[in-house]
Amino acid sequence: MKKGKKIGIYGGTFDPIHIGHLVMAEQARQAAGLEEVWFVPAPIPPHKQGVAASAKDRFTMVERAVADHPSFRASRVEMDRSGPSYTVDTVRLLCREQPDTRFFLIVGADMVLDLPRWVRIEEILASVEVIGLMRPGVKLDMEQLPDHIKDRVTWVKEGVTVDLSSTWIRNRVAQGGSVRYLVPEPVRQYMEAHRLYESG
Ligand SMILES: Nc1ncnc2c1ncn2[C@@H]1O[C@H](COP(=O)(O)OP(=O)(O)OP(=O)(O)O)[C@@H](O)[C@H]1O
Ligand SMILES: O=C(O)c1ccc[n+]([C@@H]2O[C@H](COP(=O)([O-])O)[C@@H](O)[C@H]2O)c1
Repeated sequence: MKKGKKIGIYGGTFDPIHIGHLVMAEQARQAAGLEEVWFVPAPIPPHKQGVAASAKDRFTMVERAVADHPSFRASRVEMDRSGPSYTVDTVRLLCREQPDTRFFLIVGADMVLDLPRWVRIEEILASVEVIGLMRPGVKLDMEQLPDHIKDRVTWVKEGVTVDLSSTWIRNRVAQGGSVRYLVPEPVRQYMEAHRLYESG
C-alpha cells in the first residue's frame, strides 16, 4: 500500500458545475480522508453526445466554484489534450508524475455502472481506487458489475444525496428560471454575465 498523499480525482463535464458535485465531493473527501480533491473538467467527455458550454467556460466555472475550499482544486490535466478525454490517459499521467500518491477516482453512481465500458478500465483500476457516490434515481443493481470492478469501489453511504443534474440547471436557465443557490454564486454570476444556457 502506498504511503503518500491521498488525492481524489473528480472528473466531469461540469456543464455547469452544481451543488450536487460539491456536496458529494466534500462527503467523499471526508469519508476517505483525502487531503485534496482535484476537479478535472473534460473538454470532450467520451460518452456524451455534446456539450453546451465551451471547455474554457466550464473550466472557469469549476475554478470559481472551488476557490473558497482549501482542499479543492481545478485541474487542467485534460484541458490541453486533443481527442476524447479518456480517464486512462489522465490516470497514467498523474501516476507517472506522482508515483507515491494514492489516487482515488470519485464517480457518481450512474457512471460507476458505466465503468465496464470505459477505455482500458483494467489499467485504471490497477492504478487507482474508486469512491462511488450515491445518486437519487440511480438504482444500484450490483449484479450489473463484474466482481473485479465491484471490489475496487468504496461507496460513500453517510450524509445526504442531492437530486440535481447539470441538465436540470441548463433547462431551468433556458426557461428563464432562477438557479440561485443551486450553483455557487460566483458560477451563477459567470453564467449570467456570459449568457450561458439562455435560450435564443
Ligand atoms: N447530484 C449528483 N449526485 C451524485 N453524483 C453526481 C451528481 N451530479 C453529478 N454527479 C457525478 O459527477 C460526475 C460528473 O457529472 P457531470 O458533470 O456529467 O454532471 P451531471 O449532472 O451528471 O450532468 P448532465 O446532466 O449534463 O449529464 C459523474 O461521475 C456524475 O455521476
Ligand atoms: O475513459 C473513459 O472511457 C470514460 C468514459 C465515460 C466517462 N469518463 C469520465 O467520467 C467522468 C464523468 O463523465 P460525465 O460524462 O458524466 O461527465 C469524466 O471525467 C469522463 O471523462 C471516462
